[in-house]
Amino acid sequence: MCLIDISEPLRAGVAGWPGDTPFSFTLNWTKEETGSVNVGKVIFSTHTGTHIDAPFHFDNEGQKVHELDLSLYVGPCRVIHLFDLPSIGAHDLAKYNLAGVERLIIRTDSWKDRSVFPTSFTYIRPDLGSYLQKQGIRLLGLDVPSVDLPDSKELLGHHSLHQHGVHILEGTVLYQVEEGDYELIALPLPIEGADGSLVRAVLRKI
Ligand SMILES: Nc1ccccc1C(=O)C[C@H](N)C(=O)O
Ligand SMILES: [Zn+2]
Ligand SMILES: [Zn+2]
Repeated sequence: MCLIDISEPLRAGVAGWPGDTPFSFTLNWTKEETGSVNVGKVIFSTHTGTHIDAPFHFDNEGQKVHELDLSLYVGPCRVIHLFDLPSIGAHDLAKYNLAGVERLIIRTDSWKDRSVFPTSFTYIRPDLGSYLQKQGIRLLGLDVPSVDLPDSKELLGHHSLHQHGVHILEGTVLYQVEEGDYELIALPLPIEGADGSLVRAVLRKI
């Protein structure tokens, strides 16, 4: 069984959203202290590294993480390459036959240095949501920290996807991933009430 890990390693200093909670893992208790076991403690923003957005992230009425349909995050998935475009809209996908695809991951390679938060990256144009819905796509994954640019307040990309029933996976690591069909597993943690969750995302070639 050959799994391709497309998750960002979680360590102190992992590039996070500017101003958001820095990731930390510490040993809260050592084996010497407890006499039996090491016990860790993690602190993280729900949007650290490779993560999914629940609609509640950008819509107060939207679903929270524990309300999401897990079948979104497990199953067949198409990976395509669209390198170095400033943005992606319906026009950019017209050349692909996405019939039968429910989960689409786009490798943009637009986040060049994963050790720092990017100043710009490929974002999603507002006409993409309805196009993906027409193709039957329910999950869109990208190798960038957001589907909208960091200074956006309207979040047109997020809302366009959400209005058309397309869920969002952000921050995947795809440098080694070729175009093709895979099985995706990227399950959120069952954090009640949450707006997003880290995931361990893997692909398996099919
Ligand atoms: N942590 C944040 C703090 C403030 C504003 C945005 C973020 C995000 O993480 C955005 C994001 N990853 C997104 O879902 O587009
Ligand atoms: Zn997010
Ligand atoms: Zn997002």
